[in-house]
Amino acid sequence: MGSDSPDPIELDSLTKYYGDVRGVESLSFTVERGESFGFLGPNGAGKSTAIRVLLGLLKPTEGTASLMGRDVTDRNELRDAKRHLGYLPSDVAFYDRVTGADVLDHFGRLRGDVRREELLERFPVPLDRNVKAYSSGNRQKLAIVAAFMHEPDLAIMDEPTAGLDPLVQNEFYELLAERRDAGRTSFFSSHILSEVRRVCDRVGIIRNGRLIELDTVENILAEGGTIATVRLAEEPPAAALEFEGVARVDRRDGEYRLVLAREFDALIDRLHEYTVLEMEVREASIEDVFMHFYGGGDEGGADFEATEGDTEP
Ligand SMILES: Nc1ncnc2c1ncn2[C@@H]1O[C@H](COP(=O)(O)OP(=O)(O)OP(=O)(O)O)[C@@H](O)[C@H]1O
Repeated sequence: MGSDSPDPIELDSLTKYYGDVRGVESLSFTVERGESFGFLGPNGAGKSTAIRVLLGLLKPTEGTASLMGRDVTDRNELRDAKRHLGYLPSDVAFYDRVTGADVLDHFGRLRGDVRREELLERFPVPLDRNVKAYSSGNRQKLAIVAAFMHEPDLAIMDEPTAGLDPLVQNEFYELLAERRDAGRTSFFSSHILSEVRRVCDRVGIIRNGRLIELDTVENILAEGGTIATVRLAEEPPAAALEFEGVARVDRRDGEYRLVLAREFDALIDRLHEYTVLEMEVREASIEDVFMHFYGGGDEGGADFEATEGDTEP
């Protein structure tokens, strides 16, 4: 693509208030072409608000939002942008009195459907049945086919895998991987850390309506350091284990949990003073690292959904 092609998503000082209630505040970031971008944050952080502004469903209080260079507050520009957009909402709702085939015909007429048959094979649904009779998983699969069958340059997804069974989830990750290989852009909100690690190149973390981190998953994990858990015969005060290279010490149930910079020689030296009963050293997991951004907010604690994969080093 030429360097003059506009960024798929650009938010500039975007602010949205619902009356006195803050949705998002001074949100600025750009999603680049070909990126898989994860939009993370605790409940109520403002993710859906930002997504709804991007889709033209809410008007910004201040600032601007654009999709592929088109201003989303301009009706004509928004219509133009939407031809290249696939949207997957978190709560999929269709008009009740139509069949799955009707839904796909409708979107196919609007935007095209080059991948319809192939996607239906991968995400099969009872096409002839009324969508009212669909299970929530089938509704979600139909929404996936509808969102991706025109091979959109940009996909915006609000917690796309919530409610999908593991096999369908895997197929969906495959689809996202294909998009990435083809240089297409994906933007999605998520609470599932294994998914973020597997799928995202870069993440933006928002808390209380503001962006608090924007980096590659790789960099964020690299800065997470090493976690050492030690059980000692003695019980020194936690402060005794605070030395250079230790970012943090927590003491719980007779164990000390230390967040260290990569090197842990200093820890080994220090532990010579004690009797070590047990010790485990591992790379920080994505959960260890991301919880740091979530903790201590005035809107409650962590709400990430942990899966088995998240706890691996
Ligand atoms: N229609 C509305 N009217 C008033 N306040 C709203 C409305 N929609 C959202 N809010 C408020 O805006 C803030 C951001 O909410 P938003 O739904 O964007 O968060 P979120 O990050 O998507 O949360 P979740 O992870 O729970 O979906 C919250 O304080 C919420 O209560």
